Order: sequence, then structure tokens, then C-alpha cells
Amino acid sequence: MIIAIDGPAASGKGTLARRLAAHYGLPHLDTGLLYRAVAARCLGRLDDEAASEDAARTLDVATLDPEALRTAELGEAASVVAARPSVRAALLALQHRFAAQPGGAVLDGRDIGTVICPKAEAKLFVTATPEVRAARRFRELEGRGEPATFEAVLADIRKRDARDSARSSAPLVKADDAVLLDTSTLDIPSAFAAALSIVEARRAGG
Ligand SMILES: Nc1ncnc2c1ncn2[C@@H]1O[C@H](COP(=O)(O)OP(=O)(O)OP(=O)(O)O)[C@@H](O)[C@H]1O
Ligand SMILES: Nc1ccn([C@@H]2O[C@H](COP(=O)(O)O)[C@@H](O)[C@H]2O)c(=O)n1
Repeated sequence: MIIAIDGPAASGKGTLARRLAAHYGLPHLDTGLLYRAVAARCLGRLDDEAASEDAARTLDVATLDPEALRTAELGEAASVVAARPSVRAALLALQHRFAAQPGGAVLDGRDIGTVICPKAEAKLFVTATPEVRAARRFRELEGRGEPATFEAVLADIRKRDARDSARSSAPLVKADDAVLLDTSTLDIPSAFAAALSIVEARRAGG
């Protein structure tokens, strides 16, 4: 079974993807890390498209360091390189290979249900208001000791939402057959219960 989870920044899609993967015993790929890793290799020359394409083409998934990549700076930089069709094309094959593993996989990102796995058995589009998402991300950054203010995090989220939704290549958009899950008023266990019942309904043919 392939589970495709998309949604805007800090909506909680990664949290749900990890929990669903653990529940079903499936491998999980946080595809945002791919774009963050490309951006990390291009910091200081972000406008060099050829460099970002080369970084994407030569990316080694085994070397991804999630802790180091989950900074606010790399989130913003990732959304710049992710708007380039050449970068997206260079990352396509490895995402397809991951999704094609025997037994299936869980992938989360922005274009999983629309572009990477259009035939996924279960598709979720996870969202929450920008304010709720900013509060969650702010708490997370505080917990990691990364300097931030709520206002700056909210501004970053709005800017990234706008760039990710407006780009011409694989924009952030709900797939027609994805189920919308708004987690604004749900804590993590409630959001997971809702996600699980969506997946189970799809497995049962609903
Ligand atoms: N339903 C929820 N209620 C409260 N906090 C949540 C909820 N879901 C996720 N969180 C917290 O919000 C933060 C962002 O969640 P997560 O990393 O899963 O989002 P994401 O959509 O994968 O983000 P990104 O797109 O930036 O990778 C984390 O600190 C997570 O623990
Ligand atoms: N499938 C994807 C996943 C991510 N992106 C871009 O990367 C940025 C960072 O992603 P996070 O999930 O780690 O926040 C994001 O803002 C997107 O621009 C993407 O384009 N497609």
C-alpha cells in the first residue's frame, strides 16, 4: 500500500506519516528533506540553477541528516530550489524507487498525491491554519534552541505557502482524490486517529 501525504509547512504531515508508517510497518520518506539537502549544498549560491540541479542529481539519500536539515533557513532555501523543474526532475527517480518497494511506502511532501504517486491507494491532504502551524513550528524551534519569534515564523510560513502554491512545476495543491484533514483543532493522537480512519476507509474500498 502506498500512502501519499501532502500539505503546507508545519501542518503535521510528517508526524502523521511517521506514525502511519510505524503502524503499518512501511518505510517512510520525508521528501522535504531531499529539497532541504539540495538547498544545503547550494547555500550562498542559491540563484545558481545548474548547481542546484547538480546537487539534486548527485544526492545520496543515505547521507541525509534530518536534524541538521530541519532549520528555518533551509526550509526557506528549499522552497526556492524546489520551484525549479530541473531540480524536481532530478529527484523524481529516487522518489519513484522508494515508492515502488515491495509492500509499499509512506511518502510526505507537496506533490506526492499529484505527481510522484498519483495512483497511491490512500491520499491525505493535511492542513491547519497558518497561525496554528506557526505556533507549532515556533514551539519546535524553541525546543531545539533555534532563535525565532512567532511573528517571523508566521511570516516564513505564509511566504513559503505562497511560493509553493504559485510555482508552475508541481505546485502545492490537493489531489482531487485526496481526503482533506484539517488538524487545527486536533492534538497529535486525535489527528493520527483521524488519519488512520481515512486510510482504513480507503483500504476497505471507501
Ligand atoms: N496535531 C498536532 N497538534 C500539535 N502539534 C502538532 C500536531 N501535529 C504536528 N505537531 C507538531 O508540529 C510541528 C510540525 O509538525 P511536522 O513536522 O509533522 O509538520 P510537517 O507538515 O511535516 O512540517 P514540514 O513541512 O515543515 O516538514 C512538530 O513540532 C510536531 O510535533
Ligand atoms: N514533495 C516536496 C517536498 C518539499 N518541497 C519543498 O521543500 C520545502 C521544504 O519542505 P518541508 O516539508 O521540509 O518543509 C517546501 O517548502 C517545498 O518548497 C517540495 O517542493 N516538494
